[in-house]
Amino acid sequence: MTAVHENQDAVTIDNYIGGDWRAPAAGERMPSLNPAKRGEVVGMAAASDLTDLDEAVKAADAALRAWRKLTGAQRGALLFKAADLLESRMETVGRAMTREMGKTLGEAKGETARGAAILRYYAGEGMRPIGDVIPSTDAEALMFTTRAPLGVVGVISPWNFPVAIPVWKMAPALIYGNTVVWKPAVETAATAALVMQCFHDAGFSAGVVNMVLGDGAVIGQGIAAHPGIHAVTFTGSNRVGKQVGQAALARGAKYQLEMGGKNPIIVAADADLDLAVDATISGGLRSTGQKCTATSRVIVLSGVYETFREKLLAKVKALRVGDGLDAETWLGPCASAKQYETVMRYINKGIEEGAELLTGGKQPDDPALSEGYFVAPAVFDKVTPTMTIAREEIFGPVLALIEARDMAEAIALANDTEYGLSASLYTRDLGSALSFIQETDAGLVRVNAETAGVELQAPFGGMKGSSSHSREQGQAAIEFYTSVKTVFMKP
Ligand SMILES: NC(=O)C1=CN([C@@H]2O[C@H](COP(=O)(O)OP(=O)(O)OC[C@H]3O[C@@H](n4cnc5c(N)ncnc54)[C@H](O)[C@@H]3O)[C@@H](O)[C@H]2O)C=CC1
Ligand SMILES: O=C(O)CCC(=O)C(=O)O
Repeated sequence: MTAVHENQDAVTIDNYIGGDWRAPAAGERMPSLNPAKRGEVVGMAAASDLTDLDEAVKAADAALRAWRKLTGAQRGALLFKAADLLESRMETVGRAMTREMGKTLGEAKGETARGAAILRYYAGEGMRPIGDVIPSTDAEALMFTTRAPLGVVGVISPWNFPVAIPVWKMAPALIYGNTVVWKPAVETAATAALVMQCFHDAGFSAGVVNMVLGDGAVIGQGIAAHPGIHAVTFTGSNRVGKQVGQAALARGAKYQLEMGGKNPIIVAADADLDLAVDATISGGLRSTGQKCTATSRVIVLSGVYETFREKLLAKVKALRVGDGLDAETWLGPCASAKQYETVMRYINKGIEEGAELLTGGKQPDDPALSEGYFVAPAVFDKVTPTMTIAREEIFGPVLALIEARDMAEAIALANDTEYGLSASLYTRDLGSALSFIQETDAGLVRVNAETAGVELQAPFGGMKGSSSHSREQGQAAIEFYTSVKTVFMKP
């Protein structure tokens, strides 16, 4: 059994295969580090190889028959138990998450509670209809649809929502009768082990859920290419997502990709500017901007541009940056050295290309923060649509202000991106709201609400380069995790 105790030295985080915690076959380990305290090792995670992955796939395959034969209610009962356990361990899970990837403890605990709610939602799915009766042209026949599980589902998840994302993939996979091999991001391996422990303690049979830790290029790619894995669900970067999709397609496996965003908020001339400022800050800077739904481009109509900019600046400058475990902190560090370097590279690129950095964009002055990957939240002015910071996903605390002459230009600017995940508009005008809803190329369209924050019972996914055009969460999940069977029966 793996435990994560924050007062101990780095914990050892093993794989979970066939109902047991197992050290990786080759004995290799990789560290999960605290981004708020450079050098603090939270855990030493299994650096697995393909032998470990094969074991997990075998275990998942062996468990499949008995698992799919259970009723939805029986599978649901186990998900309800896992939900209760996760909820009761919210403090421990939240603290591990904050220590591993930096988001504030409040956000981390909130995400853990969301994980429990997602488990309960899908537990209930076990009792809901899975098919339709369709009138046949043959008077003697009964024609209906039912659904079959896909088999073994590979789950590849990132570090930015280390509980919610894997749970919203594993819970529907399980309730519809699939078994799971999960590869979490190593950056949040200790958090992942705590989630896995909830499944173990809930009493899932050996092999129904498995976790294999390791390098993405080895275990992630191994899942995408493994002939024993029938479907792969991925959240992460566009570069890796495309590789995963291609590997799955090449062997005829089903796949689902949820990738980046370059999400705009439009602030109309008639908007409530205070609410729009709050939404820009919350959507753009919570979790240090490390959400695929984070607000990145702030498109403001000319009439209110200066007023909005000054209100935004005043509030951004007042945000408190610090260790997410500190109750006073509003904004934690970037999740890793790699994220920090990426964010700083984009900030420098913005300056080089002629945008004006109004605030932030560097390590905060507080010497107490010199040991972490902290970046004071950055606001750029005079950003043009062709600049790199207006085009590429940054995944950090960086807001780019872009001025638009009118709503038509604002919507055109909002759509001028290869991504299409989330888009928001602040306005009091019904006509502007309706045009925006109709003309915006985004999977999530938000009026007088921030770009981030999705509800577990609603479909989630993007248009254009943001996804594989499928949707996760809510009732939409059944489309990925099952295959439809059309049944025609005659006496
Ligand atoms: N859509 C989202 O929510 C996320 C987007 N990103 C974006 O990606 C950028 C890079 O972040 P990373 O953590 O490096 O993302 P990533 O795409 O490398 O990692 C996501 C998951 O894929 C795995 N992975 C890595 N290489 C793989 C491969 N060759 N085959 C299969 N799986 C592989 C990772 O181990 C992790 O579990 C971020 O700056 C951000 O722009 C990152 C995390 C989440
Ligand atoms: O905005 C949210 O709550 C979800 C964001 C998300 O799915 C992501 O960043 O990958």
